Amino acid sequence: MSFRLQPPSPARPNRCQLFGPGSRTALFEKMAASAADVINLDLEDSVAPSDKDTARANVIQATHDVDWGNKYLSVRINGLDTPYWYRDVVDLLEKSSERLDQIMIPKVGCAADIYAVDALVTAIEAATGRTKKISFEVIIESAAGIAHAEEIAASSPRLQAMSLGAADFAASMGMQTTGIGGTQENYYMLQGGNQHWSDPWHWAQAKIVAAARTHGVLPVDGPFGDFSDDDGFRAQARRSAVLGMVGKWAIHPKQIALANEVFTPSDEQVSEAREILAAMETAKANGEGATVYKGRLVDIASIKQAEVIVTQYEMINS
Ligand SMILES: CC(C)(COP(=O)(O)OP(=O)(O)OC[C@H]1O[C@@H](n2cnc3c(N)ncnc32)[C@H](O)[C@@H]1OP(=O)(O)O)[C@@H](O)C(=O)NCCC(=O)NCCSC(=O)C[C@H](O)C(=O)O
Ligand SMILES: [Mg+2]
Repeated sequence: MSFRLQPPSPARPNRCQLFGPGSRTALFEKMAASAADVINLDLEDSVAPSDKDTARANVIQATHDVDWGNKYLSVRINGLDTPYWYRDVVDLLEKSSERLDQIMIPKVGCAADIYAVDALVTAIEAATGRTKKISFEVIIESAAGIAHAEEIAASSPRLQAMSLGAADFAASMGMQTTGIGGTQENYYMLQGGNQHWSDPWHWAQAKIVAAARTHGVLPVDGPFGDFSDDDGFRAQARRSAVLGMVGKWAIHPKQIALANEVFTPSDEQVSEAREILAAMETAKANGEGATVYKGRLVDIASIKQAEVIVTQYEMINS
């Protein structure tokens, strides 16, 4: 173990982030009543340029009027390459209620992007006397973003979560696909004449998980575009969960239950984790650092693995 211990990530459930355009106010109450842990009201790519001002005003009003319950409330601002983002930040910080928890910064390319937003947010918080410090989440969705994922993860104490945005990421990388996440027809190996599909998102996800975990940030899987494909969503989400991601976006309400199902440890996983912890307690009492559980090795590292599952389960159910 390094002398520097890995910092813990924020202890709040983040299994599903439900998105809705800031221009579709009719969705807000439905989003608030949903089973998503995080709500993302969007001012960016789901809002037409002609609707940007209206959407911003809608979202600010909704921080006052809508009962968001215990949801973590996040607003996605426009990218730093647009003329909209500074007004998004200024108006959100000056006019939103204290119910606003977080700002999502899209298309982040380097740590300085976060520095710029942090400087503006910090000044407005001080000037207006907002009592709740706004947190940040970022989307890694460009070649620059993935190249600089680690410095971005380290960029601000406000940063709580880092998502992969598969659509913009694919475009920025020049990937030959129009799919948003999931299996890509042409990404396969051939063996004995048989095709075996591989996962083109895997390396970027792994890089995001490592960067985020190093700096105590929650790694999150972004959108799965084909909301008629439940099995495809589930398969993508399961791969993300195994890699260490804590949740996934929903771009349609039918994806919420799927995300919650995958990112909530199952009763079987929790029972097995607790049995491993009990087996290691017995081993410790016998002066052993390793023992056998169901015919396989468990040792001190297994305690940490089991604790990931138990802690996640207890946090979700607390
Ligand atoms: C995708 C949608 C445009 C579909 O909307 P719609 O045609 O209204 O869907 P349905 O008729 O199937 O809706 C069924 C009922 O569910 C309600 N509904 C729909 N969407 C939502 C929602 N987001 N939250 C809550 N409730 C919702 C409908 O009102 C219907 O209700 P009822 O009539 O009472 O039965 C739409 O879902 C949508 O706009 N989704 C979000 C799009 C979005 O925010 N996109 C941005 C995130 S993804 C992205 O940006 C890419 C990323 O950055 C990257 O680069 O990868
Ligand atoms: Mg995007």
